[in-house]
Amino acid sequence: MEIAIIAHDGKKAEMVQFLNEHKAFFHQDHITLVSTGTTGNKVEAAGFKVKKLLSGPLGGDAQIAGRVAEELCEMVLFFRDPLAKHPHEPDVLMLMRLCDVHDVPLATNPATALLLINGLSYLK
Ligand SMILES: O=C(CO)COP(=O)(O)O
Repeated sequence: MEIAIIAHDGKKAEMVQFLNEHKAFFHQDHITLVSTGTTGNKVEAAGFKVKKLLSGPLGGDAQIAGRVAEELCEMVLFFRDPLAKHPHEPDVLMLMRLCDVHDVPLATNPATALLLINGLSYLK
């Protein structure tokens, strides 16, 4: 199962903390992580294997949106910073819209992400 990991700059530390707190889940063989560029660098530095795409402002969100549309990516964890402005906001909206179009679970904060990964563990 491919899970996209994305975090705005103000939320990258929270994302790494979330991954570390749930290592047992994210290190499972059937879980593949894909990420926007800068988030991916942090995730990799924390010891996770991740496929890194472009940085968000350079098209990384759009690439992940494409993977959602092609049904390659089955879950998106996107910790957004609601207090900052982002030049690539249209790409962010496109990604969230395509999650809704394709009924792909999308968590935009750690509390929801926790419910999603617990839900998956429960379904297994
Ligand atoms: O901007 C982002 C999400 O919109 C994240 O991109 P980076 O991981 O490259 O910082």
